[in-house]
Amino acid sequence: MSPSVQTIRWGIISTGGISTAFSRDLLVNPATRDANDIEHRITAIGSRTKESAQAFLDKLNDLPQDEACRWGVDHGKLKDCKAYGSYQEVYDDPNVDCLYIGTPHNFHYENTKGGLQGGKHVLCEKPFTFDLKELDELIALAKEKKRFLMEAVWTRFQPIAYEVQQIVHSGKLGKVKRFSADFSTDMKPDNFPLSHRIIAPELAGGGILDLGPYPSVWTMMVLYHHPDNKKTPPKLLQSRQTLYHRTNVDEQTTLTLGFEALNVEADLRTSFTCQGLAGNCVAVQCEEGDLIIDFPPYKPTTYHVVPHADVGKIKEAKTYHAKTHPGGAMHYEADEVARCVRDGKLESERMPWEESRIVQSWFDDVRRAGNTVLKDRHGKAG
Ligand SMILES: NC(=O)C1=CN([C@@H]2O[C@H](COP(=O)(O)OP(=O)(O)OC[C@H]3O[C@@H](n4cnc5c(N)ncnc54)[C@H](OP(=O)(O)O)[C@@H]3O)[C@@H](O)[C@H]2O)C=CC1
Ligand SMILES: O=C1OC[C@@H](O)[C@H](O)[C@H]1O
Repeated sequence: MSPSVQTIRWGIISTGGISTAFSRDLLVNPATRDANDIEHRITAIGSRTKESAQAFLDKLNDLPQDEACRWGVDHGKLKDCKAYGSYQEVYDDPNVDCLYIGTPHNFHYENTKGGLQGGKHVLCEKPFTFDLKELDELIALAKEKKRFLMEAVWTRFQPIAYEVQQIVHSGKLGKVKRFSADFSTDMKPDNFPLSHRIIAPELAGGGILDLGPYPSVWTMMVLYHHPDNKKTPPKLLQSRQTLYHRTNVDEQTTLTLGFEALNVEADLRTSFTCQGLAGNCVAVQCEEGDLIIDFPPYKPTTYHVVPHADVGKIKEAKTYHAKTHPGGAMHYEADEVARCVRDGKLESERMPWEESRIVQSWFDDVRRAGNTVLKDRHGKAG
């Protein structure tokens, strides 16, 4: 290993679905995506029970030979990994540099706080926190402890995100006129137990917090970062939520944001009972043509540039398949963390705190304007 390679020793907090996906991606050979300056190791797994942590670790050690993530097992990236029956032991482990937090939404604040207080850098799953007050407290703590902190909005780091931004921001489709982004997926929640994190109010369930980060990330990348917008936060013009009949969290949410500098309105939608359109989860409608992204918004691979008839220089519709690399695409955000830590940064320029704050404030405002069971709930900050 060359001395210029940055090694990050990860502690994984919780053993659920996304912790599994993220851990597998840490074990993919970074060279397969030309990330030759990065090494990821997993040195600790924390769970509410030791059995679950050990089972998680055993499963990683047993990854099938034909999967890209097997590389890490065979190359010692899991060597000496500890399985702990608590999260605190991971916060305290001196062999951990950075935590990955994959717990339900309501725990993000306390897990991130615990990690920062233990001197760890933290990558926390979306939505960063339950409300802005929690987030602001965590940002202050990261500054005080001089530790890196980032919301794990993995879509931002995928090659397609840079490609789409480049096309729209280059102006080759003309001015943006209208924008919509949707993450709707029929989860058939009536089959869930009431304790399921998507529908349980006590776990800060509901569509806006779970699915909302994805229409939001495309809005931020395409419109907020548009050169003509000059990073002006949009105004929330309206929002509406409908209730999921069993638990009164939001089943469907729609919101409209006004980007005054662009003279563009953005419509954002989420639903966990209605399937989103396969061929259209993000539509950027411009003067001379549209850029349409296929479902799913969290990891799309295909987009289309469709010119309007007889205007502009682009004459033919074209479909693009974005570059992909072996693994599940969560490794891009992990590489960002490693590079930021190497460079002594506390926040990422690609996923800065201020942008998490802007999106979190939409979620707060939408919740307060709605009528879900979480309407008047506050987070745990203060
Ligand atoms: N980036 C992405 O694409 C995705 C992100 N997510 C995000 O990841 C987070 C977790 O989602 P997901 O992995 O699907 O959730 P899971 O329910 O699969 O896992 C959550 C884990 O959190 C731990 N946990 C701690 N306290 C509780 C509790 N009271 N009830 C349930 N679990 C608890 C458990 O681990 P243990 O028992 O080991 O302590 C559990 O396995 C959420 O923030 C979600 O928004 C989810 C899916 C995709
Ligand atoms: O982040 C996510 O992306 C995929 C969804 O199915 C999941 O509920 C959500 O948490």
